[in-house]
Amino acid sequence: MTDPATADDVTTVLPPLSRREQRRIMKGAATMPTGAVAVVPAPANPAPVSTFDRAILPEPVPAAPLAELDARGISAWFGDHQVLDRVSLTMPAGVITSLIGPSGCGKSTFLRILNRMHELIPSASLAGEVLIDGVDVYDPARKLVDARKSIGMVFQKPNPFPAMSIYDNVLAGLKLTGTRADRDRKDYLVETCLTKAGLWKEVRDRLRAPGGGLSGGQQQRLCIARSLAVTPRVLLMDEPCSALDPTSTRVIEETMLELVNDVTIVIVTHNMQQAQRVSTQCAFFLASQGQPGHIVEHGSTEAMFTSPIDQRTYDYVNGVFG
Ligand SMILES: Nc1ncnc2c1ncn2[C@@H]1O[C@H](COP(=O)(O)OP(=O)(O)OP(=O)(O)O)[C@@H](O)[C@H]1O
Repeated sequence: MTDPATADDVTTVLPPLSRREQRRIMKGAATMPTGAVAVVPAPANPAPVSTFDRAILPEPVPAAPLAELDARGISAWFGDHQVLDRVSLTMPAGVITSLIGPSGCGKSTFLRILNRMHELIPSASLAGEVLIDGVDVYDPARKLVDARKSIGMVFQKPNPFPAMSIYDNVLAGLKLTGTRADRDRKDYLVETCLTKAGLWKEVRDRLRAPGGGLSGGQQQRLCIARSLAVTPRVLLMDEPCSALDPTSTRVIEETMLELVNDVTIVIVTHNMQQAQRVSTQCAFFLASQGQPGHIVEHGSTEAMFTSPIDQRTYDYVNGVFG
């Protein structure tokens, strides 16, 4: 599942931007720094024109409050093979946290534990706690579907339902979570979620076309829209751009930087430039010599890339090993 950045990846020529710079550029209030490839559109965003014929707009769905995710002492096993050892990490509300580290150190396993997908694997077990705003995600009294609803996930390979329409793909999560909505509400959700995922303008005239007919990058944004339809408080993204070209990657990154105002994001990435561009905080995972994975170091992305405390972090972020 590795996806190292390549020399011809246009994104590699971009210098890291501070979050304030990123936001200002996204809003068109600043320009890209010298030497950067300006791919962020600057014009003001006009309100999307709806293709739906409706006289009365439904009340906007209130955004779920931003949530902090807190993993405490997470250990994980597949059978008797331990793959994580007492990993603790706080993922603050409203920021993007990147999980970085070499292949096989347990990043994806950690991510799947955060929204209870690990337990779907028959041989899998775990120890520790995951709290969303202090509430235990693994509380036996809590329904599994509630955990998945509040902590959504986007996978490495875009996985829309290929024969299902774009419209129905966005709403697929509603059925799974037993959420009811009338026609106006559905229309509104489809438009809002596709807009947030940066896809509305490209698909608004073909909402009844199958999701499988979109490009890879569009499919990934459709999957993001599908995740957003159930108003998650946290969005987990497991190498969401590794199957995409640089342009689509950039669009997804822009989407993430917009979304983080509404939802806490945790991303697994092998692309160090991507981690620098999008995340505020980074955690470096490592599994040395057959040992289970653990966090060597975590902190602000800037500090992790410019002045890491641990030599292994320095070596990894500088490409000395991977
Ligand atoms: N379904 C599974 N059954 C058994 N072992 C598994 C399973 N999934 C992962 N593992 C093992 O768990 C360890 C951690 O894998 P994981 O995919 O979490 O690492 P990763 O850091 O995300 O790797 P990559 O960056 O390559 O995706 C590896 O040794 C892997 O072989």
